Amino acid sequence: MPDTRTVGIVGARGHTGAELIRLVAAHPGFELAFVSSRELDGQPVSAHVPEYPGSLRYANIAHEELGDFGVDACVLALPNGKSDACIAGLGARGGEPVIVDLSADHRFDDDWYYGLPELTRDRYVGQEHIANPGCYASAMQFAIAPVRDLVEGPVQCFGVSGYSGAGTTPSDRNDVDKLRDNLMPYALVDHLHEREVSRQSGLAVEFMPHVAPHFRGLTVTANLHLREPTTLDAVRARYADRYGDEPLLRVDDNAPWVSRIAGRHGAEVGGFTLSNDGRRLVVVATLDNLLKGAATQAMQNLNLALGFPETEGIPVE
Ligand SMILES: NC(=O)C1=CN([C@@H]2O[C@H](COP(=O)(O)OP(=O)(O)OC[C@H]3O[C@@H](n4cnc5c(N)ncnc54)[C@H](OP(=O)(O)O)[C@@H]3O)[C@@H](O)[C@H]2O)C=CC1
Ligand SMILES: CC(=O)N[C@@H](CCC(=O)OP(=O)(O)O)C(=O)O
Repeated sequence: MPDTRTVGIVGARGHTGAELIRLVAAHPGFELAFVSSRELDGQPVSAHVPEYPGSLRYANIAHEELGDFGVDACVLALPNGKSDACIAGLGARGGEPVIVDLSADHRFDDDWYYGLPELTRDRYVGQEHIANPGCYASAMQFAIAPVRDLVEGPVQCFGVSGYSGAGTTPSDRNDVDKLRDNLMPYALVDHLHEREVSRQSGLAVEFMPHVAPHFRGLTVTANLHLREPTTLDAVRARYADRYGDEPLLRVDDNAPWVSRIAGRHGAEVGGFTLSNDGRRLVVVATLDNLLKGAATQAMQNLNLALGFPETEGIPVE
């Protein structure tokens, strides 16, 4: 096991930031070095994240001062468009920390490793800059990957997320009054995760997201047209082969339910349904957007980059 490594979190007030604090604090080989937030500057972390046992306080740290901490790794949990100033700051004193960016800023950047561990870990060759995938994008890729080579034509994905997916900046998509008894469609073409999955899978993906009144957890139903007829047994065998040894992925014949995934670290894939002609397959994938869709995935990526076993510090059920 490597020595203790120091980790900082930028954007620690947010939904994903809070999950990261819990995970980093509980990791046997990580020490939380700083947690930045403008709004919570000076407040004890334990007042907002009761599971955190230490005395660290949030700090409003200017991006250009991030390098002063000399951390081994830093997770950026900021809105899109903010990462470059942080990256410059982290490198300002000559340090080269591992950077895991939760935003979409570098998911299309070939100089960054795209860290969806179950599907891309064989491409990890020591990169220090890691783009964490989008939450829906992770679920869509888990649904598609085992049959990717059988798919013909565009893939349609219907997605429903809890409103924590929309972050803490007020909008219709996290307004509990507007969401009550409601299902809110948005970004029905050209969602960023549509482009992300299309790029990663090499398939045309048509994604239709919705936000629902629950807080956390998302579900994606993928409609896959196949080149040739197949059977349910063949489909089941592919998913079992691909994910059977993955501690954070569970395959089940029954369609997974979003209500059962909230607060859990893995993803579930199942509900395999085939048309009578054997050429249209429907697959459902669920995950907690704040965990496997963000913070848990970031922990897997940190473990990989810092030399720990990939699921170290992650409660695997
Ligand atoms: N929520 C989710 O399900 C998922 C989110 N992501 C991505 O992770 C990132 C964080 O998401 P989430 O935690 O939901 O977001 P939140 O809105 O909950 O939190 C955003 C954080 O960024 C800080 N922040 C906001 N604006 C700025 C700014 N202009 N400059 C510096 N800091 C700022 C806020 O703290 P303060 O204002 O106190 O400084 C806060 O800590 C985003 O890029 C998001 O797209 C990825 C996967 C899933
Ligand atoms: C419900 C909701 O609004 N969800 C967000 C997904 C959050 C996320 O993963 O977005 P990034 O790609 O920016 O990291 C959305 O659709 O934009």
